[in-house]
Amino acid sequence: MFPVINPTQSKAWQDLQAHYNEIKQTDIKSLFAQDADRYNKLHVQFDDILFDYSKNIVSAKTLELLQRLAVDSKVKQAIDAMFSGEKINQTEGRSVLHIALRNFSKTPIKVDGTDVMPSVKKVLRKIKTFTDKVHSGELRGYTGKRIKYIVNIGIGGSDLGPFMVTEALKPYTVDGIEAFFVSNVDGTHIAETLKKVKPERTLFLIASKTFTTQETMTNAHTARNWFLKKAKDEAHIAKHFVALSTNETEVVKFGIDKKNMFEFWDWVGGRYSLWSAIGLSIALTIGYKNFEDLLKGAHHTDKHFSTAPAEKNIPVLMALVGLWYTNFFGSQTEAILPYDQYLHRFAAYFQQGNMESNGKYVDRSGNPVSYATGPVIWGEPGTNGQHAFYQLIHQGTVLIPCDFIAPAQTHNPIGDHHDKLLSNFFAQTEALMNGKTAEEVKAELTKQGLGKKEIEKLLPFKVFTGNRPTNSILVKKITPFTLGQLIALYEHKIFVQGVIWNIFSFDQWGVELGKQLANKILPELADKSIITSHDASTNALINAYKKWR
Ligand SMILES: O=P(O)(O)OC[C@H]1O[C@@](O)(CO)[C@@H](O)[C@@H]1O
Repeated sequence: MFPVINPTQSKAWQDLQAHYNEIKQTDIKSLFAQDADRYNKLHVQFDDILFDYSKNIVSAKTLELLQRLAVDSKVKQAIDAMFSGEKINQTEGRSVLHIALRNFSKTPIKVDGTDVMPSVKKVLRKIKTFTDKVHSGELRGYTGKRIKYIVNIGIGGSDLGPFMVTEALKPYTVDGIEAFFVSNVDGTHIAETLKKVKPERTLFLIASKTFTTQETMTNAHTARNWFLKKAKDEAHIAKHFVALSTNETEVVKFGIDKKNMFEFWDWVGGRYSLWSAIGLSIALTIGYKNFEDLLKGAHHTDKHFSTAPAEKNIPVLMALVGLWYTNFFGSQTEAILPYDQYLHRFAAYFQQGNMESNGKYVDRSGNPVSYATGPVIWGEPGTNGQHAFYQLIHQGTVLIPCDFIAPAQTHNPIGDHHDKLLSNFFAQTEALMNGKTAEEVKAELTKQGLGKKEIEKLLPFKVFTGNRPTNSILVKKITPFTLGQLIALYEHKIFVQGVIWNIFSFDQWGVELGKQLANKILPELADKSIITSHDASTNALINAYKKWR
């Protein structure tokens, strides 16, 4: 049974509060000085992924108390509940089974007594067959030309995952295939995309779990009209539009034949759906075998997560260390900093994954929480971030725990680029930990020949406090398999934090109000009338828009 426990009532939480007062001024570098074996104790090697959490403000006692919090919060029981298909998404009455989408074990996974694996495998076979036929040229456009352009039309979980993955695995793109992702209802997005593709060679994937999302359906109809303007005959739609959805009724209503629908199920959360039919754009872009390797990597992490002992369980450690800063140091954001240009959408993906899961202020009993929950997730690839926001990370007044991620091997070995990239990757976490003392600054400025007065003036601005915590994740190479592993590590970190925060991580009621109000305002924009139905600001803004447009 999924536990319902207020974390602040656990003794571990109270002990952590006391421990925080002891350790909050401790220097990470002093922890290294006290224990030559610190790194060895505080890293986990997970095949080709090295997770180093030693540059954190944690002692052995901290970790013992955090692990005790996980036990008090019955994290293990919660993991078992999710994996067994229990309906842990209680406000929507659904199981949470993205792990079933990548379940390569022989273990059945049941929802309402029915093993879902035969249906999952049937859709995977359909994805493989379809993908292979598009790539072989067996499936062609209405003029007989091969499909070259894949346009995924979706938003949120129906966009961010496939886009992030196809960018991250760009080196694996199949010859002759170009993928595009349209998500925003801003006409610019689809207009700029349609300039780059030819109707007779384009396959549109209408990706929407509900098949009712305003942005996606608007873009889908625009794409359909654009296509028919050239193709004329509606019969050609069947060769150029497929649907990825749980909602067959709405798919058929749109005019896509249900044989061109790749289904998934309500126990797949949108932000956890890239492993499902939503991943068709991934398979079409990098090939089915690579898509399957992505799934296998995630499955490998699922096994690690459900079997590794807590002190060697990476998602549990990521979750506990993150929670330590959120709930005891008061940090409010977390930065994900991939030193890999192909991973440029990785942080954006987990903005939805993390913030839509744990951005909750009500606990599982329906009461407002008395503690912090989900952090703001942000980040950009290194080294670009160093020239944008690292000033604040190094010398700002807010604590920002950072995850630094880098591949040891690049897909583009040019000159000394990769060594330079990685030297920055290593240097930044070292600098954030060690900082630079006044004595070191003085020595440096003296060596540069500055006089005593000048040094005194500059000194305060050039000191780095250091002691700014980071995790380092070094991946041997970003491949479909290791990317699958990495994504799943973060998914399960989010799950563990939601369990301990005693919140429901798999619904997203917070996205509804804005949509409801937008649907009320939309008809008010249809004519030239002056609007007075809102507050003065909203009325004024709407009326200014109507005057200017
Ligand atoms: O896949 P769909 O049903 O079109 O939903 C798209 C996105 O919209 C949401 O904001 C829910 O409304 C995200 O949770 C979801 O991923």
